[in-house]
Amino acid sequence: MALLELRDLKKSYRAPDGTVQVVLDVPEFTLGASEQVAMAGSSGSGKTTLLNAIAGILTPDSGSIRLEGTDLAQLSESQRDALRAATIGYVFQTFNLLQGYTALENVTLGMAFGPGPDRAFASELLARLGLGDRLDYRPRQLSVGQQQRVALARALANRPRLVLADEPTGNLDPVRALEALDMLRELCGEHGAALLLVSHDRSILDRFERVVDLAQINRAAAGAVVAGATVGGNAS
Ligand SMILES: Nc1ncnc2c1ncn2[C@@H]1O[C@H](COP(=O)(O)OP(=O)(O)OP(=O)(O)O)[C@@H](O)[C@H]1O
Repeated sequence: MALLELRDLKKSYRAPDGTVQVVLDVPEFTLGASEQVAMAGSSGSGKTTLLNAIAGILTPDSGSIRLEGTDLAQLSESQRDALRAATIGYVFQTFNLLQGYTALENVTLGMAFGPGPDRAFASELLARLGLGDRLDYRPRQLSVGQQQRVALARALANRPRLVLADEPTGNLDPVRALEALDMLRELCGEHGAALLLVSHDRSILDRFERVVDLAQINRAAAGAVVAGATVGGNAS
């Protein structure tokens, strides 16, 4: 059984002028346990939309997303939240760190939704990422690269089986970007987590054995606009 299986996944948004833009129309995509895959796609091609749908943050219009065989559509919102906490670590494009909390607290707070706070493991992860002497620093007291590494530690804190990473190195200079990527891949490998990373940066994509071009698996790649059309439920 694949770790992640998408079938006939569709998502549209309603634009401010009322037209409907089909952003995702993905007949099939699968990811195996512990597999590391990069997904390429230009800006606006639907990468974040796809990751948010997989994470259960955004509800697709139709189709199925199976995580370890469980169809997210069959779950209530709270069940989806629980499954996400237990299964997925998410590195957001803009980090989403809590500014009022230290690096260590940013990592342990996320653990509250999983197996419970484990300061020792959180400290160990941060140390592995070169932040052992920055545990008590707040995000504003950290460089952008350090903030990014806190976000990586937070994504790994619950020992997820799937890490989703949205342009995780987009705010770093090329050298730091590759360093952070290598750390993320190494930690995922050690913890047996699969990695689905989206990027439009060729030097990042080239590090992966399997690179999937979103345009190749997405029939909506041309950004089909259905003038005046209405779509059920979730176009927003
Ligand atoms: N809530 C929304 N309402 C309407 N349109 C939206 C909404 N969210 C995203 N879109 C549109 O969907 C398309 C895909 O957006 P998405 O953020 O998934 O792209 P992306 O590939 O992650 O882009 P980037 O690489 O620039 O982050 C864009 O054209 C965007 O304008």
